[in-house]
Amino acid sequence: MTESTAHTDLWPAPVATAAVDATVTVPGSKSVTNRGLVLAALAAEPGWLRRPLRSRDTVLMADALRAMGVGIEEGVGPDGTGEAWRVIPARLHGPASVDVGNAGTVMRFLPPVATLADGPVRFDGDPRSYERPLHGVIDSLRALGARIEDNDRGALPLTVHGAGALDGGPVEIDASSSSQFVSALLLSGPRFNQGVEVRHVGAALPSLPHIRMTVDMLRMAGAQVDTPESGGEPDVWRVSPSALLGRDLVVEPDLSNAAPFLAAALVTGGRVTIPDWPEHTTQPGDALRGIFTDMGGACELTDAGLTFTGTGRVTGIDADLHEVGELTPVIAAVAALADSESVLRGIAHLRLHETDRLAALAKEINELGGDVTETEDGCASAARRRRSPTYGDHRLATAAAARPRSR
Ligand SMILES: O=C(O)C1=C[C@@H](OP(=O)(O)O)[C@@H](O)[C@H](O)C1
Ligand SMILES: C=C(OP(=O)(O)O)C(=O)O
Repeated sequence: MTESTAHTDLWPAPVATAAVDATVTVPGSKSVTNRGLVLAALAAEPGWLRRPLRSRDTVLMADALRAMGVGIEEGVGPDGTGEAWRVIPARLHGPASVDVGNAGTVMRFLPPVATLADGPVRFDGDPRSYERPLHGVIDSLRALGARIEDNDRGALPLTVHGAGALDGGPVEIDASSSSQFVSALLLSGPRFNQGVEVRHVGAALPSLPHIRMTVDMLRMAGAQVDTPESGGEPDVWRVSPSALLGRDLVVEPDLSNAAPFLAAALVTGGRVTIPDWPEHTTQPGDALRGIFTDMGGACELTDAGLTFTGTGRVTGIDADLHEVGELTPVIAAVAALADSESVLRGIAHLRLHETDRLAALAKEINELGGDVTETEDGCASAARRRRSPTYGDHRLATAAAARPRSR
């Protein structure tokens, strides 16, 4: 999808006339695919990524790594089943140009990789990418020995003058605006001469499951990582210098992208099964099981996958989504159909995502008849209106009857 079509392509939202009953296979995780690509590109030997997500963000990541010399062949896997990408690491080089689009993972995970290239790597992207925070990555890399030209903006566009290696070592970073600053430094950390020790200083870090995902995937690739959870200091992550293994990685389904299908079961009183739902995962989407159960459904994890059943009655929730912010859009939409009020908290940083997600959700849901108010750190959604807004006036009732269901 190009940036212009992303804003102009309209498609008719499906309408359920009865309770849904479906099995929906969701595509691979974007976060796992893009971490997998980076780790495979930095490995000492070739590797495979099976069932990768093919999306704008992942294609941009693959193209960017190719521009720096990495071989990425798209095809079917070693056993002939399903899509698989072969990643063949190579000595990284500039000059290269990277289009980050509006992908947080590309704009944040790749500048550290570019410090390991021989030569300049220029980063540019969609207009919105210039507004998304990147200072944490730029300042940290400079403190670790990198040369970066950014016209003192602390944002895109920028050029990383790769020197083929980076000293690395300890660095302090305020990652309260995005957990991706921490993930970015950790992912390339094994390839820095002294590894890296990242100390977060500042307000609470969002999206901790995504940092756990980074740590888990680094460990699977053979890196040694010390974390607050493994007995280290709070808010400090340490990666030792080491070679990385080439892995044969099967990408989990994107559980956050299961949200609209689980929501369909919840609001229509139907049933949806998502195959291959992992028993253990670092994906934040796993939290949907608890959140949508609190909102009135029930779920069961079996060999067939996750089966979620709704009753058609939706209960409002008061939830702190700081750790699982990317689930907010669907939860907010479901909350607009609830019998009681909802408050979604801890998600001020969503104003800095692909768009200002809090403003966009309030505007779009309210245009469809909801009652959402932005708060300082999230949004509040009133209970669903039981009747059309007819003001007790029969002529307004005729207007409401003719209103479009959606745009
Ligand atoms: O590292 C990742 O893959 C992500 C981290 C989170 O970013 P923030 O910490 O910026 O919210 C999340 O919201 C985003 O959808 C994906
Ligand atoms: C915020 C997201 O993506 P990113 O920050 O990686 O662009 C997302 O996918 O919800």
